[in-house]
Formats: sequence, C-alpha cells, structure tokens
Amino acid sequence: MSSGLRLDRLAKTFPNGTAALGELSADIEAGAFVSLLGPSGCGKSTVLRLIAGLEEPTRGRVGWPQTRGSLGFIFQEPTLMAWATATNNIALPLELAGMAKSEARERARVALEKVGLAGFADALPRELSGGMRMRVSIARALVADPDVLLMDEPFAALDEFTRGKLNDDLLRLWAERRFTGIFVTHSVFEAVYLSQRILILSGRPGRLVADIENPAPYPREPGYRTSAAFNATARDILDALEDVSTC
Ligand SMILES: Nc1ncnc2c1ncn2[C@@H]1O[C@H](COP(=O)(O)OP(=O)(O)OP(=O)(O)O)[C@@H](O)[C@H]1O
Repeated sequence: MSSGLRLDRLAKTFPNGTAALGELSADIEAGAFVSLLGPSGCGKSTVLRLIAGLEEPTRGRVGWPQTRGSLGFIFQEPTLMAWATATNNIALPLELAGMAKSEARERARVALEKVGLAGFADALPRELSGGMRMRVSIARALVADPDVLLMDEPFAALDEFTRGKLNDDLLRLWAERRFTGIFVTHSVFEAVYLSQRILILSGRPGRLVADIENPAPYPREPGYRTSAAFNATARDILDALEDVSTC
C-alpha cells in the first residue's frame, strides 16, 4: 500500500523568528520516489517533520487525497537502543504497539533477512558496522509496512561504497513494497540515482525553485551512475542549484 500527499502552501516560521520554510506546494503521487535537495539549513528536515506531524505549519497544510497514510521515518543517525539486539530493536516498538511477542520477533526476523542481516539477529548495535546499523534502522522503519517512508539524509554519514549498496537495497525494498518515498539529501548524485522526481529548494526560507523529473526506468543498475542519461539529469539539477543562494 502507499499513499499520495499534497503539500499545500506549506510554510514554517519557528517561535524564535527563524523563517525555515517559505511556501512549498507539491503533489506527491502514491508510490512515487521523490528527493528534496537544497542548501543546508533551508527547511528540508522541517518539511519531513511537518509531514510527520512533529511540527505544526505556520501556514498551509499537508493534505491526504485519500486517507492519511501511515508513516515510517529514517533519520541520519540509526537511533538504535544500545542495550537491545538487532531483533529487539525492531520487535520492541511492535510489542509496545500491542503486538504479541512471538509475532513481533517473527516479523523482526523477516525484516532483518530483507536487509541482508539474517546472521546478525542477536548482535548488539556496537557489534555492527555503521552500514549494518543503518540497515537495522531501515528494517525497523519498514517492518510496520508504512504507506509513506520519510528519510532524512539516512546515508550521509556512510562511506561511498556502503552508501551505494544501501541505495540499491532501498530501491529494491521500494520496488517490493511501493511505499511513497520522500528522501532528503545533500547529494545531487544520490538524488538522481534514487529518484523519479527531485524538488529543489532555495536558500532559507526554503521555496520550490525547480521540480525535475528523472525519466530513467527502474531497476537502476550501478551502470546507470555513469550513463549519459544520469549525467543529463544531474546537469539539470546542478543548473537549478546554481541559481539558489546559500543560507
Ligand atoms: N525547533 C527549531 N527552532 C528554531 N529554529 C529551527 C528549529 N528547527 C530548525 N530550525 C531552523 O530552521 C532552519 C531549517 O532547518 P532544517 O533542519 O529544516 O534545514 P535542512 O535543510 O534540513 O538543513 P540540513 O540540510 O543542514 O540538514 C535552520 O535555520 C534551523 O536552524
């Protein structure tokens, strides 16, 4: 299942007077994979937090054309519980939501398998690499089968090799589940590789300055990264970013 959403003249000024987000309007189709790209500090995380209902907009609204979709959130830090195994990091939130322990653990086992961590079910976070910890975090977000997956620079702290692998894993999971993916990144190249559409925000307060379609078909193989089609989309984005002031 997935769910579309409409950002309708969404704006946010924080109580201290910081105008983080100007007016942002965009219709995001159910099952789309969309990236938000723009200079640092210009409201990208704020957009995700507004969609998640963690902040209230100052003006505008987040609209849900059908019913409000269920949400998953992946942060830049994996935010795992240090004392809990990989399995329990995934199962405990399900148990807290009322699921029977045996079912929660079984779902966690399947989720770990999906992200290639079947052999690390009993490992503690400190026994895992940064990339593996992020995989646990992805499994935890996906185990509840969200309609919309919000991702806030999830791979920014990882080395390029691990990042590339996780990009492929994420696209595979998206093809399987077809959630609506909204991905915040600073990386033009990551945005191109992953997305069907890239929304470019201006300097603070963030406003939509370009809405770029990426027509390349999926699955996107690693060779796509060095193709002419990839370069053409990257160039469109870089051109749009040239006109964007920094904060
Ligand atoms: N709770 C808050 N109170 C006051 N200002 C805030 C708050 N949260 C964010 N801001 C400010 O709003 C602006 C936008 O922040 P936001 O985190 O959305 O930007 P971003 O584009 O995601 O940045 P980055 O790419 O660096 O992660 C920043 O100037 C930030 O300092």
